[in-house]
Amino acid sequence: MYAIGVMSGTSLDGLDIVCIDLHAYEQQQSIQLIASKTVDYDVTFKNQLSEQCHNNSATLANITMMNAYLGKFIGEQVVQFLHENQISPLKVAFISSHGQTIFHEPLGGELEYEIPSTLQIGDISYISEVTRLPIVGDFRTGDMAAGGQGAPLLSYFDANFLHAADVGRAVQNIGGIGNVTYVPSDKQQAVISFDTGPGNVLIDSAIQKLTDGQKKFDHNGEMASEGNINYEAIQEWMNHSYYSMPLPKTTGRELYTVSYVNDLIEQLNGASLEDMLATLTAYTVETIKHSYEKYLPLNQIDEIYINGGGSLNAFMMMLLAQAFPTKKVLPLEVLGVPAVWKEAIAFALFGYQTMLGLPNQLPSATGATREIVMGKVAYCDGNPYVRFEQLRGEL
Ligand SMILES: Nc1ncnc2c1ncn2[C@@H]1O[C@H](COP(=O)(O)OP(=O)(O)OP(=O)(O)O)[C@@H](O)[C@H]1O
Ligand SMILES: CC(=O)N[C@H]1[C@@H]2OC[C@@H](O2)[C@@H](O)[C@@H]1O[C@H](C)C(=O)O
Repeated sequence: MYAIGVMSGTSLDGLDIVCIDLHAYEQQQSIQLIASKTVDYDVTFKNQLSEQCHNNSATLANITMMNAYLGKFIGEQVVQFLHENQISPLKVAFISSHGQTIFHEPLGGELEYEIPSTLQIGDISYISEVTRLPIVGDFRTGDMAAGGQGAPLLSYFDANFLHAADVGRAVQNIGGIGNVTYVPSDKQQAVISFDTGPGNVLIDSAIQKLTDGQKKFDHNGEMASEGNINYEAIQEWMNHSYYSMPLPKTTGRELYTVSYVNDLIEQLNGASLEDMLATLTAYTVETIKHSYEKYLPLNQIDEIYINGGGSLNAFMMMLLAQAFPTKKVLPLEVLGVPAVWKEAIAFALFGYQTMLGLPNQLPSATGATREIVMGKVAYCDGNPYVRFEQLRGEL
């Protein structure tokens, strides 16, 4: 019996698809990755998705159509993935899909209807219609409805799979946005998790703008490593209100917009592309350092594990090691967790909990008032729970 996990993150680079063995998970609580794949978005598709993430370019019609289209696209990609890996759909218990976050407002506004809300598109009925399989999706809204910020959800995965009895660990994701989970060695202590600020979003936006789209990201941090860092500018940028907000807190592209990046670039007027990238990379690392010093018991953290695309940026990894000279700063891979697939695997497991009716979020991390079962289920061809139990019975 297999589960498929599908993730499309804030960097909008593509769709991660994994297949995990639920048999191994049920029997030994171990995660066995059967197959994995990233489907890169082409430029047009990425731009269409990106347009829906910004107030000045999104339209009601396009959000609605992209919601349906992304669902259909995800379905088609999963069908192809199963075919390529010779995985029979009959053995797939469900597909669990995060969708694409296009708007995330964890605090709400002043008017009565402006309550905390979040929207992930990629409609699960379309995925079900294409794959003819049960789909679990729409996780974040459940946590938000229960008073949480709908993120960071990976804190639940980190707390359960990355705990160590003898050392305190911080798990730092550097995707589009950055987030951390502090996993104390003492299980009685609360897990703390929040978004630290930008991940690769500033670097990506800057390099795309300054190279007219020729480069999508700073491969291995090579360009930044040749530049000089403007520490004065970074100190000024650290006055941004997000860095002093109380926990719980989460953020997104709503804060780190293209116009915010343009403004930073303008402030570095006259600097070379290398200098700009070096400064934006160092700024990103500074937000992480500041976050740990302000919100985490730093003296109880022995090891810092980095995952997400940022772990492949050698320059950023070097700056992180310098920022925490007394800690071990390592890519998550060393713990045997395939860092690139972590999010898709986690959503596959969240879907499993949903199917069983078990809680799958961590209130201490998201700020929810209670443990809840996140996720909604769509299945166009019958009763998803009966099908699930039948497959489990065949184990
Ligand atoms: N070899 C590399 N060198 C430098 N940076 C890289 C490399 N590979 C990926 N990246 C960066 O990582 C980003 C993608 O990271 P990732 O896939 O973890 O983000 P995501 O899952 O979309 O975001 P989030 O976790 O915020 O939802 C790319 O946009 C790029 O900036
Ligand atoms: C609203 C939303 O999609 N948030 C993402 C984003 O990307 C990183 C960071 O901001 C994190 O809070 C979250 O994703 C990860 C998977 C999480 O919920 O743990």
